[in-house]
Amino acid sequence: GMFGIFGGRFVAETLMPLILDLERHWNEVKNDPDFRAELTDLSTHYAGRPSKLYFAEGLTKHLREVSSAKGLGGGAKVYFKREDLNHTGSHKINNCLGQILLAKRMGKKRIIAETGAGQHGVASATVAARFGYPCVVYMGATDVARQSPNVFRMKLLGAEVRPVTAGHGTLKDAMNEALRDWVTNVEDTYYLIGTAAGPHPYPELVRDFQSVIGTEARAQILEQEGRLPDTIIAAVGGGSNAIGLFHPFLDDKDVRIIGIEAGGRGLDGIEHCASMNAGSPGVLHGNRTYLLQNADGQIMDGHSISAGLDYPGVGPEHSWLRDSGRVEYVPILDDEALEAFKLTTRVEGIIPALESAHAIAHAVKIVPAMDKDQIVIVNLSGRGDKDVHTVASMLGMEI
Ligand SMILES: Cc1ncc(COP(=O)(O)O)c(/C=N/[C@@H](Cc2c[nH]c3ccccc23)C(=O)O)c1O
Repeated sequence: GMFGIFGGRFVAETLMPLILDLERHWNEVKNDPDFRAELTDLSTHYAGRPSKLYFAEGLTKHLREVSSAKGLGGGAKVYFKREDLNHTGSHKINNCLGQILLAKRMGKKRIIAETGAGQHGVASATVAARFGYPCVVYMGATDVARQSPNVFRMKLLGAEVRPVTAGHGTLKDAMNEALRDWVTNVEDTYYLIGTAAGPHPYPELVRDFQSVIGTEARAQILEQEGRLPDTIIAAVGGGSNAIGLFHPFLDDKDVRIIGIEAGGRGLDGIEHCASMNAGSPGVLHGNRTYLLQNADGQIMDGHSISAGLDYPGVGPEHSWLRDSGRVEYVPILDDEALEAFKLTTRVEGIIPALESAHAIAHAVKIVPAMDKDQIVIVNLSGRGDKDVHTVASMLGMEI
């Protein structure tokens, strides 16, 4: 499974039989009508699909005012793809439903996962509860502190949350621990990876499960506007919500596709997670991809205000799309995301996840210079309930 020079399967020998077993089952199910029917049924009646394509009238009006204030007289129509309204509050459920059915088919007895924002952890704990599996979620200690509402949800759902204190205590460290657990429990354990990264076939199967986002959005915009969007935008942590929205549009050459990286406190320092803007190709977590490494090849910790983007790597398909030029990847700073978080809450009555706020922040930047009849779709990948404490303390608000 290669995406140009990216992707592949760089794993310890002990993991190979497991990965090959996963690949065999994945190749079986991906064209199995019964598997697809069961997944579609759960996506519909359990996760609540299709998610709405909502015309963000408040934000559109606001950006038109900004545009006229600049004497531009423009401002495109902004649509939100409402993955925040899925069961558990983000796009993560799409991937978890697909993978739990795979785990069941493989006869596994135990689920493990990694998480940073806690959204994938909650979605994993949710499908584990629904299908009766014990579930262990590895979560960096830093993220346990900043996404506490999700930690409670995971525990309520019956999952064991294992704080990871190694390194920076964020996603990279959590993923390292999950992989270690997997290697020591090869027989009974299914590793439910949370993004479109990792050794082949994970990037492909996660992209497959998430591409329902773009497939729906493409049909919905044609139905609601009678034509394709001019631009589609999504935040990129490991890259699953973004590749899910982008993949069905890749052959629509007139659709501009923009992935947003965590610019953190700026790319001139090391406090960011802009792997494709400021990184270089290397191997991490079983795949070759763009990542942040120092001169000695040590993987950097990185930084982002949002736990779900706080990862110094990226899924290999995005690395390939970057180098092919089909997708533009631009950084958005912590502060820009925070402003978009506040603006969206105020003008739309929607509290977005800080990760999603990065994508909205880029729309805020480019929409005023666009024409009124142009169309932009932003992936609202998740809701911001998990972030309210963090944002409140940053804004000096009393709870
Ligand atoms: C609401 C929301 N939007 C966007 C993202 C960005 O992730 P992606 O680019 O895959 O769409 C996340 C990440 N949430 C996961 C992120 C994650 C899980 N495992 C990972 C491995 C590597 C990188 C990121 C993750 C979490 O639970 O922390 C999220 O919770």
